[in-house]
Amino acid sequence: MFSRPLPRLTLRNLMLAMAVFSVIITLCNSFYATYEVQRTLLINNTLEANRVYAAKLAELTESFIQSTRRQLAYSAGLLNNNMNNEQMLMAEARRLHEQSNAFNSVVIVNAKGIIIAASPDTLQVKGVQLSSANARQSLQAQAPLITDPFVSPSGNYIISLSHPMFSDNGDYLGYVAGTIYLQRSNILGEILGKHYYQDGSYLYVVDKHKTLIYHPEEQYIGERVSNNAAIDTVLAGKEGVLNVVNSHDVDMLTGFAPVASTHWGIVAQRPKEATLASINNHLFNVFVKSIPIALLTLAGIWLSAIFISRPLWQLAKSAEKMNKQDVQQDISGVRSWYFEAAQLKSAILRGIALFHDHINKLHTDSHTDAMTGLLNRRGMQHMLDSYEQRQTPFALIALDIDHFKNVNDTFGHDIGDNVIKQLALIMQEQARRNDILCRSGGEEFMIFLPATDATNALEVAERLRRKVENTIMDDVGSIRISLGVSHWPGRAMTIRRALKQADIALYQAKHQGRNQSVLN
Ligand SMILES: Nc1nc2c(ncn2[C@@H]2O[C@H](COP(=O)(O)OP(=O)(O)OP(=O)(O)O)[C@@H](O)[C@H]2O)c(=O)[nH]1
Repeated sequence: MFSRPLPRLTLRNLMLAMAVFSVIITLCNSFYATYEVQRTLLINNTLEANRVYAAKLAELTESFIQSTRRQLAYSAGLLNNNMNNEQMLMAEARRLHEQSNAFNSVVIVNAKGIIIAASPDTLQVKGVQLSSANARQSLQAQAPLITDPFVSPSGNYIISLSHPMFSDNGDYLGYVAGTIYLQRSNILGEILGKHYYQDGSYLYVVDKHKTLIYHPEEQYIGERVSNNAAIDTVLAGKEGVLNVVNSHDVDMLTGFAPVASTHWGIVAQRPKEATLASINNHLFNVFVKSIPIALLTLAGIWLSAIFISRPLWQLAKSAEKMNKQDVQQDISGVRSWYFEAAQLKSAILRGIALFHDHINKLHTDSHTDAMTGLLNRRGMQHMLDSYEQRQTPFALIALDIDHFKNVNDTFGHDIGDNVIKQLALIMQEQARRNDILCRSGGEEFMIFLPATDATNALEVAERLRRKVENTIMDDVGSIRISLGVSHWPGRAMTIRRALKQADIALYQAKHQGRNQSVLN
């Protein structure tokens, strides 16, 4: 089974991956921070709005209570001396009931607890004796009172706002009371009932015993609410805000305020979930709006990654073909526009220069004769290959020191070496710029003369021979040489053959008495 090789990590991809990672983390972080800030802000704003709203409604309720108290006190004052005037009692009850929509009904009760007048007439409770303890709260109080909720003789669940009546000599005569039917449409509903939205926010009122006396859902009216910190706080007379879980286990953002004169608490609340729902939309909008900038940022990062990594990428690619001839040119062309790349580039260029120097030196060493500095046989062969390739015609001279054995035998091998070196120097002095000089063996040499014909080569050979003959060398005095000359015209002949002919000519020179040049 073949497994595909993993894509190679490059600086550009690493930079890209890092940048994309950073962008994603930054985006997530800013989304999260935005969400948290918005959430806290929204919760605090909602709590505060509910508190202000509850406080405003508590103020309205308070002023309604004060106003009704004054009305009841006024009526009580009127009726004090007219308790037997049935017509007036009825007229006053009707006036109180109808002059405003404050009360669902009005009753006037005498000191024995018998209803002596009532409005509306449809109530038909006149003459009814109040018997239950709850119904007799006002009788017992004999003072201005707002009762706890109770079931009236007409069967309504009510609270009653009453004011006592006293005769001039202070005898208790009964009371006049306005009622609010808690489970029917009433003045509380008018004052408070607008605050009910489809998102689940609503407002309710509890009396001092934690009994619900107003709630937008009628079935809860009359229920006692327990374990509710908001209600505990508001009934302690404090205004404020709280995060409360309601009886349906719904998290509510609650603001509350007390109605001081009645010891009621008004609570306005909104489900937390409904409040926070808008954030999700908001965040989605933020997300959508941030996409173009995020894409632009990514594109910018991508281009920057390419731009930054390009010099290093090019240097790395060039380094792969370090042994190629044009690598130096390639690397010199790399635009290393920042410090690290520039340093790397110059280090690689220095390395390549050293490398090539080293190679060149090795190449020269392997082609050069250490003693004379002329080409050795390998160098000579290399040069001949090149001539053959380019088909450059040349003349060649093979030369050999005459009786060199005698030099060695007479003066020793070291002095013999010196003679070889001195001969090489003379050859170099005599040679033209394009001539190639080789030490082809112990005391044998070759001279290659490009673009030179055989006759000219013979002249060169003779000139050299005479020069050597006339030169006094250290220790040994003058020496003599024999030379064989031939010519390679190009394609018509092999170079091997030209070499052979030079050898033959040299042999002839030796044979004919040495110290001479022979052309073959
Ligand atoms: N000192 C020294 N001697 C060398 C070197 N290479 C070869 N020789 C000697 O050169 C001599 C060549 O001798 P031969 O080939 O007999 O030729 P010759 O004595 O020069 O006589 P002819 O060439 O016939 O004139 C030998 O004694 C070699 O030992 C070298 O590098 N240094």
